[in-house]
Amino acid sequence: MKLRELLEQIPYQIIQGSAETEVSTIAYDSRKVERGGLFVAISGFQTDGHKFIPMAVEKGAAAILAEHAVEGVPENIPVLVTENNRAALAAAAAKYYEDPTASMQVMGVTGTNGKTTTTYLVRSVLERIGRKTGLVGTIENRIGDTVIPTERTTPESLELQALFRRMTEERVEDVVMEVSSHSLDLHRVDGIHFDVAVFTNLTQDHLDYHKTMENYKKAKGLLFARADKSVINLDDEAGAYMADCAKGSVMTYAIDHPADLRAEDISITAEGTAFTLVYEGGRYGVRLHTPGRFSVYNALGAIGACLYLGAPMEEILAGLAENPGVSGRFQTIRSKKGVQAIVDYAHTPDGLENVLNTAAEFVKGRIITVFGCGGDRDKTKRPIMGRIAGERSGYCIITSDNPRTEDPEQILRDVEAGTKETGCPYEKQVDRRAAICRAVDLAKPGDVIVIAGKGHETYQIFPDRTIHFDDTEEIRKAFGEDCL
Ligand SMILES: CC(=O)N[C@H]1[C@@H](OP(=O)(O)OP(=O)(O)OC[C@H]2O[C@@H](n3ccc(=O)[nH]c3=O)[C@H](O)[C@@H]2O)O[C@H](CO)[C@@H](O)[C@@H]1O[C@H](C)C(=O)N[C@@H](C)C(=O)N[C@H](CCC(=O)O)C(=O)O
Ligand SMILES: Nc1ncnc2c1ncn2[C@@H]1O[C@H](COP(=O)(O)OP(=O)(O)OP(=O)(O)O)[C@@H](O)[C@H]1O
Ligand SMILES: N[C@H](CCC[C@H](N)C(=O)O)C(=O)O
Ligand SMILES: [Mg+2]
Repeated sequence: MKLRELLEQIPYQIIQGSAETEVSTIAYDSRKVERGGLFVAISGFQTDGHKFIPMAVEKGAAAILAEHAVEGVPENIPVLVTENNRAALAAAAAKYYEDPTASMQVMGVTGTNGKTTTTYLVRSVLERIGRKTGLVGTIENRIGDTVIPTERTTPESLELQALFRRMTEERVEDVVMEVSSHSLDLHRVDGIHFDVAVFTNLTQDHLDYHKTMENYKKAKGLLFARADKSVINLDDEAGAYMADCAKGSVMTYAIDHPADLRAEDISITAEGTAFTLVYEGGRYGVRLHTPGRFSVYNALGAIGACLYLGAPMEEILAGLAENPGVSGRFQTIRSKKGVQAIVDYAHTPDGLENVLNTAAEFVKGRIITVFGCGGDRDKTKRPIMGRIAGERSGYCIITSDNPRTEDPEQILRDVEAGTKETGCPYEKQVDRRAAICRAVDLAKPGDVIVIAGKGHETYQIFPDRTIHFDDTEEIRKAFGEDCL
């Protein structure tokens, strides 16, 4: 394809050469440049892609897209400049892969918590009505039943568009995807036509990246400014802002405020949740396999999205009732002696609060919470999560999450600062496996062990290595023969 065609949607300046040059592939990482390809140099947080232009040239790049004039590029290789190469990459990738999202219905979910869960709920309904569905998210990407492993919640634009292209080739009709705030801020999703956008909630996370909650909120708002239709949680303080950002029609949902979709008569048990949905004068019974008020919110958002995507109400309700729950989201493992363990991905203050409040609704004995915080992520959430756990547990075991490049013991101390204030008895155990075993030793019949933070993850990242680690495997091993 000609450079001119690839960059049709983006203003650029030609520094040398011609935009009529043909390029065969696109790469934003010099190590992946192919002969005849376009190298897009991105000024990053860790390093500057412009430094790798010589490497790209050496590997046979046919053209360079830069963010400022660069010297030393051989004359026969065109150099073009745009103001923002992440945005340019997204536009070029969409063009290169023939704009795949234009021919599918795309639903994007954003919010601090509940994105993964909402996508799986919507997918259950769409598959039930026979629509071939693509999924993009934290746990995995999927095309129908084919699983494609992923490293990130929302991949870079080039990988996303390639995935969408594969989806159109495999006749996917609808895509459900998580849209992280990073991806909105970093233009990863710029080339996507969103038919429906869902807002779950906005609470503290990712302040290492966004610095302020205001910036974080603005990043999320970008999705609604782009989508044709928006489904918005009005019980969340930021809901009104997202509705103001919305470009197209808005369907609202809430429990505590007037809204288009409302939940009443909520009943929560250890096995699940039931409520009455009130919508356009009708009342419908909804049943879910996950317990908790937060599950009601996720269901309301999913129902709104499904209605906008054209699913009939009875199929939506049947699809939600059928969904077995998502791996590592309030996943229950029981022991014969009557201890219930809950493996959950709560890794934010709000997520942890919701999960512990839900467990409190049915626990007969005490709650023993095993949790920690990830390294190289928002440090300010650590003592807050420590306090939330202390206030809601009978006993806390503070342990490692993914330490990444940080000192694990220091992360535990950061969390401890919050737990200590609450007066809740606690201990620190840096080894997560030992922490889970300790919780099982302490637990008596009727107790609930909440193991929070890693959910579906099957690894643990240390400064010097990544090991296999799976909370559900560990709790089963710790229960041993006692495991049901
Ligand atoms: C903070 C963040 O999102 N950073 C992303 C950003 O990295 P960066 O700007 O630091 O990149 P860099 O390392 O400085 O490199 C700059 C450029 O030089 C290039 N390069 C680099 C080395 C080389 O030899 N040659 C070369 O060309 C790189 O490919 C890049 O294009 O651009 C990179 C290229 O797309 C991303 O890989 C990287 O994601 C990193 C790995 C990351 O961890 N992101 C996380 C925080 C993230 O995005 N998380 C959200 C989850 C949130 C949630 O679920 O709530 C997500 O959507 O997954
Ligand atoms: N609507 C909600 N409100 C608050 N907490 C929630 C909600 N839904 C789920 N949670 C909590 O957040 C955790 C993560 O849920 P989920 O994976 O669906 O969120 P996510 O937004 O995809 O997270 P991530 O940003 O890591 O991808 C759950 O394990 C649960 O503890
Ligand atoms: N999407 C989140 C996931 C955090 C999961 C937790 N286990 C951790 O490693 O901090 C993030 O990347 O911040
Ligand atoms: Mg997710």
